[in-house]
Parts: sequence; structure tokens; C-alpha cells
Amino acid sequence: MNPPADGVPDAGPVPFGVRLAAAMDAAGPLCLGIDPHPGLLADWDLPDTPVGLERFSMTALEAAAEGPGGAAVAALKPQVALYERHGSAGLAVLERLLRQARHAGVLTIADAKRGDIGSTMAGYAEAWLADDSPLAADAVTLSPFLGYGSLAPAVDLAEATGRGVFILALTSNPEGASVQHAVPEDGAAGGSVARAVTEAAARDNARALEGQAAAAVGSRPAFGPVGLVVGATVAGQAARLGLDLAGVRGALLAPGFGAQGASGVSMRAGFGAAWPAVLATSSRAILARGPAVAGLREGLRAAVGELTG
Ligand SMILES: O=C(O)c1cc(=O)[nH]c(=O)n1[C@@H]1O[C@H](COP(=O)(O)O)[C@@H](O)[C@H]1O
Repeated sequence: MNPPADGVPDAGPVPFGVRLAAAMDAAGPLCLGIDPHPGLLADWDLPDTPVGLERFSMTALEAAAEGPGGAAVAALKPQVALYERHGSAGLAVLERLLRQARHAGVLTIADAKRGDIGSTMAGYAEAWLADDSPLAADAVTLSPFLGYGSLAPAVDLAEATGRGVFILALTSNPEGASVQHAVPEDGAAGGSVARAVTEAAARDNARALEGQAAAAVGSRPAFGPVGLVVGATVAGQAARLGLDLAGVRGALLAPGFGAQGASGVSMRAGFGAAWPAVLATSSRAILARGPAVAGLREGLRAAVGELTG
């Protein structure tokens, strides 16, 4: 990076962890998942086509963008598969949603669950995290199945561009335990796969936060660029598996709130000391309140109330 003409060093982009902590402070710890399932499109009287997808997405954004003091939610999480199933026209809708959300000042987490060997992981990283990509989001979800280290191109690019990643650690589905609870035979991780992922994320965040001046945003510490996905329905298992979630110093994206059965009360109990880092995400339970924007906003208010009350 060239030094600027006035000699003042370029501070670079505002880190994702700082922006997310500020958004959670302002709107509450809720992320609205935008999951345009065919059944929901039908319930909203919309066709299962790119036109229906566009109407669905922009209505959800309209509801989320308007809150009393700004956005009604801390972030939006479009589920990429449900756009991909419409092919290139669906991805074009996703591009427009991500762009409009940026204009509206709402953070976006592309739920793409990407993961690949290092050389091609760089391609996925550029697709979701590079400044000039049409699909650039503020953060992307990643799968560590090819090894945590294989995700380095995405972690590095996120840090460089002021973006973030959320890495699957303990997922909300029952099948996840067969991999995530497993203890590697060589014992190198000193515990389960989920624990190895958690400890690696903590190391990356410690390194990233070392050079960062901002210590706290409002009532919570600024997060590093590496968040984890920890299902709201399984958070209580973290302690048994020896996961130090509070020590990650990253946000904890918690799906399972709402339709999958987790409540504000059960999440607080399950996450314990890590609760200030939790960003609960809910899709169907809130989207079912549509298609009226007023109904969606009522759903968002109720969900934020449940999480903050
Ligand atoms: O990465 C995710 O977002 C995710 C991880 C996980 O462990 N469980 C999980 O449900 N999700 C996603 O979170 C959303 C949950 O949707 P609802 O159950 O409708 O709130 C879906 O888009 C899932 O793909």
C-alpha cells in the first residue's frame, strides 16, 4: 500500500468485527435469514421464479432496513442455495439484494458454506469477499471439512478487505455430531473436531486483533474477523466438548432460533458466558409473518425483544 500524500497512514477498511459489534449494539443480536423456500414463496403468493425471488428478497430487505434508530436487525443472511436453484437469474437477484443491502447500510452474511483445497478456495474467497466482486457480502459462511488451514485464503482476504467469515463448528442439525464431536485418532487437537476448529479460530482472531486499536464497541468487545457457526439448539453441548466459545473473540452465528426450536431463554442458558458474542439467526419463523412488511417488522421486533428482554 502506498503512503498517502499527506503522510497520514491509511487506516484501511473498518474491520467487520467492529462493524458487526456496532450493528448488534444498535439493533440487537438478531440476524434475519432470507431463505426463499418454494413453500414460503407460495405462502406469499409469489411464483417460484426469479421474479418471485426478487419480490421476496426486496420485501425482506425493506422490513429489515427500517428500524427506530436505523436497521431493524444487525445483519441479513441470504441462503445462497435457494438463489442458486434458479440458476444465473437467481444469482443475479442475489447480487442485487447484496448491493441494495449495502446501500441501505445493512450488513450481509452470504450463507454459501464454501470450502475447498487452498488453491481453489482463493476463487471462492474472491467471489464472496473481494471488493470488486458482484457477489461481495460483508461475510460468508465456510465449511472446514477440508481442514481449517484450507480456509486461509478466505480468512486472509476477509481481514484485508474489512470483511468476515463464519466457520461451521457445531451445527444445529443432528447429523453434524458424527463429524464435529469426533476425536481425531492422532489426538493432535486434544479433543473433538469442533474444539480444534474453535481453537484455530481463536488463534486467528488473537493475531488479527493484536494490531487493531479498537478495544470495545458499546457494550461488547469488537470481534476478530473469524466467527463461528454454533447451532442455537446445540450450544449446551459446547461446554461438554471443552469448547471455549467466549475465548474465540469472534461472533457466534447461532441458527436454530425460532423454527428449529431454540428460544431466547434456552440460548442464554446454552451459551452461558459466550452470550454477548451470539448473533441469533432466524429465517422461517420470521418470514412466515410476511408478505406484509408490517407483519415482518412485528416478527423482527418480537424476536429482538425475546433476545434482549
Ligand atoms: O450456516 C448456517 O446458517 C446454518 C448452520 C446450521 O448449523 N444450521 C442452520 O440451520 N443453518 C442455516 O440457518 C438457516 C435456518 O433457517 P430456519 O430454521 O428457517 O431459521 C438455514 O438457512 C440453514 O441453512
